[in-house]
Amino acid sequence: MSNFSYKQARTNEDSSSDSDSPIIIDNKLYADITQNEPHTISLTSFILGIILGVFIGLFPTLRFKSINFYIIALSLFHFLEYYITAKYNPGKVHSDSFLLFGNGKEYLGAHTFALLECLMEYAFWPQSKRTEGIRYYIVFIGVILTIFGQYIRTLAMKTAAQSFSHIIKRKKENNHVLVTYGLYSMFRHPSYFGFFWWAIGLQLVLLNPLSLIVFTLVLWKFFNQRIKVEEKYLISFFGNDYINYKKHTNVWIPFIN
Ligand SMILES: C[S@@+](CC[C@H](N)C(=O)[O-])C[C@H]1O[C@@H](n2cnc3c(N)ncnc32)[C@H](O)[C@@H]1O
Repeated sequence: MSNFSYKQARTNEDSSSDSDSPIIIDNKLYADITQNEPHTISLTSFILGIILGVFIGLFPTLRFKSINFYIIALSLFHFLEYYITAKYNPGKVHSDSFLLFGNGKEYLGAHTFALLECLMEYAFWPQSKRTEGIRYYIVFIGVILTIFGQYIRTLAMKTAAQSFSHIIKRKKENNHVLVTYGLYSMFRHPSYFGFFWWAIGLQLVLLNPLSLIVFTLVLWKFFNQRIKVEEKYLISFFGNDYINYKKHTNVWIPFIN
């Protein structure tokens, strides 16, 4: 006979995107199906898979391959946000874990702006998108930053596991532990570090001067503010342990201590 328990109480005031209603059967944690309706999850994954496949398929035919790389990186990123949460943090997985539409209009707007900038410059100033000379090295650095950023982001989510949540926790949960090991011993906010460099890498790949400046400024401001708020709560949860941890680690996003 299976041992079934359903923790219904929502434990944080703004948990609309973090399920926090895990189902435990035989001591194994399962995602809350009411927050992960199978038709939504399968359709979203199917569409992301199609986009990924089409742009991998178009790689040999398109002249300016940076667009392919951009779309492939985007679809992979959004798939991994859900997949890694579902695998390592099933108690918090939610259809919004794809970070697609719940991520705000600004996020979708920023990527649309970047793609439009790239296409306009390609149309009116094609030589600015030719991957020759210095531009070859810029694209190369962009590819490395994107892959590195994605790797760090994914590994951070796996390492923090149940302590990770897409929304900043304002109340401490029983299973929230202070993570100071693995990547977190080298970076204080590795998933933000990964995201920051991933997004900048993508603008370098597109050879987008305008979006590079906009993404850098907007993301820097966003993470600078978010880290301040997040750390205020982390100090209230873990006290001196967090203060000491903070003293010995860096964020590695320029000018954020
Ligand atoms: C989106 S996750 C980001 C985690 C971390 N800032 C990072 O960039 O890897 C936000 C949640 O992680 C939690 N968190 C951040 N750093 C943590 C740590 N070192 N140990 C445990 N929880 C942490 C916060 O309480 C917050 O609810």
